Amino acid sequence: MLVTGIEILEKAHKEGYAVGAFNTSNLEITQAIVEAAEETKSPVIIQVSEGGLKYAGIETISAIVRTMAEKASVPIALHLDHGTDFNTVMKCLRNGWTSVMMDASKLPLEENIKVTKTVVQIAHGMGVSVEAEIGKIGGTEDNITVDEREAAMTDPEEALKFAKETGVDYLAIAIGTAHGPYKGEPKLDFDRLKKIKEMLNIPLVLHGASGVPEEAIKKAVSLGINKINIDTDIRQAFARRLRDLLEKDREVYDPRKILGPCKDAMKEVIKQKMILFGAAGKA
Ligand SMILES: O=C(COP(=O)(O)O)N(O)CCCCO
Ligand code: NA
Ligand SMILES: [Zn+2]
Repeated sequence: MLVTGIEILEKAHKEGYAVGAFNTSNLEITQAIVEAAEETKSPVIIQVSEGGLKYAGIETISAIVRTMAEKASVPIALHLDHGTDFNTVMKCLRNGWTSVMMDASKLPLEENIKVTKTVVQIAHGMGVSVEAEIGKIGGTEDNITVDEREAAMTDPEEALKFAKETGVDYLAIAIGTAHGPYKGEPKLDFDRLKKIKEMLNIPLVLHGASGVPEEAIKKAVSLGINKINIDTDIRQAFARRLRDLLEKDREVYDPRKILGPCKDAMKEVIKQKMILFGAAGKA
């Protein structure tokens, strides 16, 4: 069934597990996520980035996700990932999103607070929950130095002020992860996470979780992470299976015979994440 993000994350926060938030931009990725959730009986957040909206079309990807979510036997939220443009957030609200991220993390704190507070008021008026970001979760391609990454990490005092003044439902924090594949191993600042959770006591979000070792994921969940964003690992599972399939079969030409197995490969990766995060069986 289609539900709001906070309905899924409030329970995860109370019971101490995390829910996967997986990016989609087409039919097959959406199928992989929904089938993985059904087979592991996990609640799940299906999210679309601004790039995904452009690729699929906002009405089209909304129709695909909402139709499959409404038919599913597990709770599913439709979430806007990294909504940096206010009008895009508004368009998603109009197109049936049940959770939105207003990502104004690149703005100075006061401006981030101002725009996030406005989005919270509008979204809550429509029964939709809101994620925001404090601190900077860059991409691994950003060639920033280690102490610059340190400086970009979320300050607990700022996070508390931000959560209180905006009324945001869940908060993405920067504790050492980055979008995209890692070159080395990411070092997560668990003390910082623990402090933020104790001070804010709301669901927290980990971005850039592809490529983070399983032990680090488990520790982050034990310390209060409740939404975990995964995109790169799914993309890589798709590409691996596609290359392997086409190398082995030079004759195949039916998209269903090519995309179907790729969907299954993505589904297996997603199922493992749901089990690792502790969401399996929680639906
Ligand atoms: O935090 C994440 C997931 O990051 P990743 O899967 O790259 O570790 N996302 O918000 C997904 C979109 C970012 C580009 O992949
Ligand atoms: Na990553
Ligand atoms: Zn992200």
